[in-house]
Amino acid sequence: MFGSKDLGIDLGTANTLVFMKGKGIVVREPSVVAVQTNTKQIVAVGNDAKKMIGRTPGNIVATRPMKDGVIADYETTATMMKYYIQQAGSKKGLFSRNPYVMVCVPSGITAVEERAVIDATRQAGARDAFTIEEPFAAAIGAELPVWEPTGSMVVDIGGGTTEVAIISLGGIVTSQSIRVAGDEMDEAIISYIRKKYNLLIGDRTAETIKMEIGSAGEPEGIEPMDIRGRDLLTGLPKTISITAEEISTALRDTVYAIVDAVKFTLEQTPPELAADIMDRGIVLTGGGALLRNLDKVISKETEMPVLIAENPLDCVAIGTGRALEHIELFKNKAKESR
Ligand SMILES: Nc1ncnc2c1ncn2[C@@H]1O[C@H](COP(=O)(O)OP(=O)(O)OP(=O)(O)O)[C@@H](O)[C@H]1O
Repeated sequence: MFGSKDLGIDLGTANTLVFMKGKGIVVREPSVVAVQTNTKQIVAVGNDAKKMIGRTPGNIVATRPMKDGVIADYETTATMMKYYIQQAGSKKGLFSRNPYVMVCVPSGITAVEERAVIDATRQAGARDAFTIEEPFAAAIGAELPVWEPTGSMVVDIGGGTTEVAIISLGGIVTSQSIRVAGDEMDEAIISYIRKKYNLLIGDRTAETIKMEIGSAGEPEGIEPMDIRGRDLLTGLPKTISITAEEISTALRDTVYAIVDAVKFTLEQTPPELAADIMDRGIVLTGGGALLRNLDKVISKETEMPVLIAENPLDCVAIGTGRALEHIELFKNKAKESR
């Protein structure tokens, strides 16, 4: 039934990745679409659209159709997925038939939100669509022994959501999904700089600051960074220098919201599985796992070993694609939601 052109899609708040069976990741683009407001025509998708954020004239808007891990704008999400499915098809030779598509969803998703993902995927051209919970996909992608009778713990920190899960024997034993992740870190930086310096910076600048000098806990040996924004008092552009210590202070609440979710999940974990996790360690995936020192802070607060997966940004997409090999486990769920 399932063929080599079937796809796994990590439909993320920040990035969309498409995995093709046997080929690996064939599309990796930001989840951004630029639309002409009067005609509703798509002007750009992905990287080209991301460059336009905060730089569009009045008649074009560059938006992210996903928010907090779920679909915020249905039509635009379907259009974006269609574009990426076609892109995957054209890169690897046109599909001889429409592909079956497995899409990841946050574990805390409502039935209505999940239904929207399945419908949008079908509308985007899938022959049929199936869903997999994001932390489970992340654990498969991080090569954790998810099918074995042993406990694995994964913390997937994306753009919109942080998913924490304990997995054993092919199922999620306990999990928590919080709508606090990379985007919230960017917002915390914007808010800190506005309050302290009366300087307004854009989303992309905030994300760059986070990646370049952002740190959980005490940063060491990181040079200050010059940043540009608009002075709220004079209305004019202004450059200031900001230190890593200041950004660490700005990120503190977000970091500790993630730490609390990890601690809460550990408290719900049956003792045998907790012992397995103690041996193997907690595995971090998602782009947020790359925040400097986050692994160290989680390890210190939980007194558990913490590891960052090899390619944290790719784990969910790889796991979503690999799950196609176990499609019989996901098939019924998709049928139920029809
Ligand atoms: N080096 C880095 N340091 C800190 N954050 C980073 C780094 N690289 C990427 N990120 C952040 O990771 C997030 C994107 O991660 P990812 O692609 O895993 O999320 P997503 O799958 O799109 O989101 P979600 O899983 O919430 O739907 C963004 O917020 C981005 O700013």
